[in-house]
Amino acid sequence: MAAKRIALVSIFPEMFAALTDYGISGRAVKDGLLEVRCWNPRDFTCDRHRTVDDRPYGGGPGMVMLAEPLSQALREARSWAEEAGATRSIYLSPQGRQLDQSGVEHLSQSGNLVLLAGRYEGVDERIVESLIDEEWSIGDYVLSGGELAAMVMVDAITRLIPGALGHDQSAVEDSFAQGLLDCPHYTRPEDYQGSRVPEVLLSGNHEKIRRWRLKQALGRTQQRRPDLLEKLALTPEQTQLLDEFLQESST
Ligand SMILES: COc1ccccc1CNc1ccc(C(N)=O)cn1
Repeated sequence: MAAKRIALVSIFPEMFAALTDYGISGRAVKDGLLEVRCWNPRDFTCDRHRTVDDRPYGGGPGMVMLAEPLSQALREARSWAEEAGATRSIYLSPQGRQLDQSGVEHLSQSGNLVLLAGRYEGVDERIVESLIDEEWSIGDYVLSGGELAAMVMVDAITRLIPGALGHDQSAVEDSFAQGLLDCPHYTRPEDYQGSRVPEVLLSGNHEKIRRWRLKQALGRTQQRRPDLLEKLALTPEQTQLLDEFLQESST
C-alpha cells in the first residue's frame, strides 16, 4: 500500500520530530507506511525579518498570520500530498469539528492530508475560505499553536494504518474502537505490595478472560462516561455483563 502522505504547515517544523523520531509514528515513517514533510511559511517571506504575522484589522490584542506566506506554503504542501493521491486540507483550531475516534477513522480513510498549524490568534480568514477544506479541533481548550493538535491527530490516525501497530497490539480490539473505555491491565509480579492480579487473568481460560475484560470495559464506561454508553446498542451478552458488574459493585 502506498505511504500515507501528511504535509504540515507550521513556523515550528522542529516540533514534529516528536512524531517522526519516536514510537508508533516514528516506526511507521521508518517502515514507509507514513510520509511526513513540513513547510514553514517563514521560508515564503520576502522581507529581512521574515515576517509571518501582522496586527489585526479592527484592533484587539495579539497578531494574525499573514495570508501570502501561508498561501504559498499551503500550495506547495498540497501539491506534494496530491502527487500521491486525493488530499484534504485541514486547519486545526478551537472553532473546528471536535475530533473523536470515529472522526479519526473517517480521516484515516480519506487519503492524504495537509495540516495547517496556526499560531498567534490564528490565520487570516481568507486562507481558511480559499485553501482549507475542513476545520477540526482536538478539544474545547486553547493551545499556543496548532502543532500539538496536529500531532495528536496524526498519532491517532497512524495507529489505524494497516501494519503500523505490531502484531502484539491491535487497534480493532481497542475498546475505544467498540465505543467503550478500556479494561484494567496488569503485568508481573502477580502480587505487588500485597495487591494481587485478578485470578481470572491467571486462569488461562481465554473465554472467561474475554468476558471479564468486556465486563470491566462496560462497567467502567457506565461509571465514568455514561454518555458513551447511551450511544451504543448493547448486545445481549454486553447487557448481561453490565448488569453483573453493577450488581457486584453495589454489594
Ligand atoms: C489561539 O490559538 C489559535 C486560534 C485560532 C486557530 C488556531 C490557534 C492555535 N491554537 C490552537 C489550535 C487548535 C486547538 C484545538 N483545540 O484543536 C487549540 N488551540
